[in-house]
Amino acid sequence: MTLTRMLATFVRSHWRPYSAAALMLACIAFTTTWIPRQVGHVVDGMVAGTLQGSALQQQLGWLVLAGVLIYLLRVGWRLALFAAAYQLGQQLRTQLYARLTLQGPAFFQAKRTGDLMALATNDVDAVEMAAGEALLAAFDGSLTLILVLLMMTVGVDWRLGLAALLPFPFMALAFWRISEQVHQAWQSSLHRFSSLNQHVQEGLASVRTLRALGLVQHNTLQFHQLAEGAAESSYRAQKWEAAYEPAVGMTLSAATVIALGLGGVLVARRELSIGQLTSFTMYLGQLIWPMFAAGWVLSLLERGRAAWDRLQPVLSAPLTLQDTGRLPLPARARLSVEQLHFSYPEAGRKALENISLQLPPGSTLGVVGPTGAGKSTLLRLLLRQYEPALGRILVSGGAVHCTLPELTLQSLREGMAWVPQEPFLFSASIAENIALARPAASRAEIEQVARMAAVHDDIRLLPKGYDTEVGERGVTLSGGQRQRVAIARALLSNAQILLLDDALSAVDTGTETQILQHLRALRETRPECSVIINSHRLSAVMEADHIIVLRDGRITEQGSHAALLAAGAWYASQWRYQQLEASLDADA
Ligand SMILES: Nc1ncnc2c1ncn2[C@@H]1O[C@H](COP(=O)(O)OP(=O)(O)OP(=O)(O)O)[C@@H](O)[C@H]1O
Repeated sequence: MTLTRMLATFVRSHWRPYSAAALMLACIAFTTTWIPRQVGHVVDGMVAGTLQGSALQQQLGWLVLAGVLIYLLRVGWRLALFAAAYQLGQQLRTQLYARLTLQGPAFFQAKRTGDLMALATNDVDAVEMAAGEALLAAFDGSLTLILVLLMMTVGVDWRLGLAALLPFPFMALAFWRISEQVHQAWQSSLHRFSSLNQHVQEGLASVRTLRALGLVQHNTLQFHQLAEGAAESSYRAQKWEAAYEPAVGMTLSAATVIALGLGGVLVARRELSIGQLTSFTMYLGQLIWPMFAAGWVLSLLERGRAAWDRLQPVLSAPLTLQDTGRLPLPARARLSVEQLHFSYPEAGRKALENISLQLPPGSTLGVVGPTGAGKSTLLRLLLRQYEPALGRILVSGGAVHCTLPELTLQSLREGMAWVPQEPFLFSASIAENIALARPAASRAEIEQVARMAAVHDDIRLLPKGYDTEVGERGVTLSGGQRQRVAIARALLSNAQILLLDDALSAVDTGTETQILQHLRALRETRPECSVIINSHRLSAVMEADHIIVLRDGRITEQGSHAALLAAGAWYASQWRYQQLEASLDADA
């Protein structure tokens, strides 16, 4: 969709402020053209001596009144258009944010966070300015006034009008040329501001790493270079705009010189009155404001167009995850994975190959394997963060027997609680962070799940206990504490499938044992609850009903702990190695 079409749609749905603005504009145009004509009559009347005393005062009074009216109309006109423009900006920002939240990880893989942040701020702001002030206010307004005023000059005397129009084609050419350059400059400026945003976002997130690597100065220098580039592009746009204003001045000066020269001849020949010549030059003079405005608009409009060109592909990008399913996740659901194959977009090799497995309700599945084997990828597919290229995931329970995409995303998200290796904590209290899974939960319920996740004692030692603020501004928790808070959050949810994605990697083996005991106890109170545990540490999965070993995206071994030890393959050797390591740690 082009910027113009998008604006037309917006104007149609917000016709009230635009109608008010159009009405005010018509009044401004009428009054603006009436004044010079009236001044001409007054001058002719005074020269001829026919307009004196109270009649003259009355005429001058009307002129003052018209001036005040124009002032008030201009204020009202701008306010009406600004109000509509802000609405458009707000609408676009919300639309963009809502669209982004519907996209899956495959979309974000191709987009940088800083770039998306720039789109939601800088670029939407540029479209808002173009739409509100530029396109509809100043552009329509100034173009209308320019046309009306030019017609009025021709109306006073056609010979004079046509002669004064001579310099205008040069002006139009300059306008055209400048608009192209301004567009390119804004395009580059918006792009460079995005890179700047990305740099700030990454730099602030990694400031400790940068310090540790001694790269802070280098990073600041890179920022300076990016900032310089962005400023240079904006300055280039301003330079071209600066070239426009003198062009307006020169055009109008040339038109006035022609008008006065030819007008003088016509007055001398008595073919034109002094009043008419006064009206004519006033019309020319009045052109200066709308013509300057057209220049400012040009820049805002080109900036808006450049921003829209960047926003449009993101707004219209197809959703990488379709929520077309209609079925709810059945109670006591069984998951069956059948011959699943998957490769990440743009990745050369397969991340998963020919995976088949079962997760009966109430069971625990352990997934182990070397780093990069595909353990997290398997969970991502179960969560429908990505769609498999081949194979399917079936869900059955009660009367429901369907594939994963046939479930509503809402019921899938509610039915599965995922704890990643590096969970995200929001800027809120610990209690609020845990309660995100079930906002109506009582403090006693929050504390109960915190105990199950073996984090209750840690929380109690914090300055304000459960009310301690964490996240960006608050207390920094250790990696293991964050993982346990996230496990507590998952346990509080009513999810029937828990997915622990290396979620115990940062806790010591003693705490791990405690949490696993609590998870086993949970199965007594919630027998339908199934758990998948991804782990490098085999001690985390040894009690699982079934264990699969993934290597290079394939299942190479599977069975119970005892069966896998007896098989004497990768699992058995890994177990011996980890046991030896644990005993050495204990000795130390
Ligand atoms: N978003 C992604 N885009 C492209 N490739 C990816 C992506 N995520 C993972 N991979 C690749 O897919 C393969 C499997 O990764 P995955 O994260 O599932 O392994 P893992 O067994 O969980 O590893 P680890 O134990 O180190 O967490 C790896 O080769 C990895 O590089």
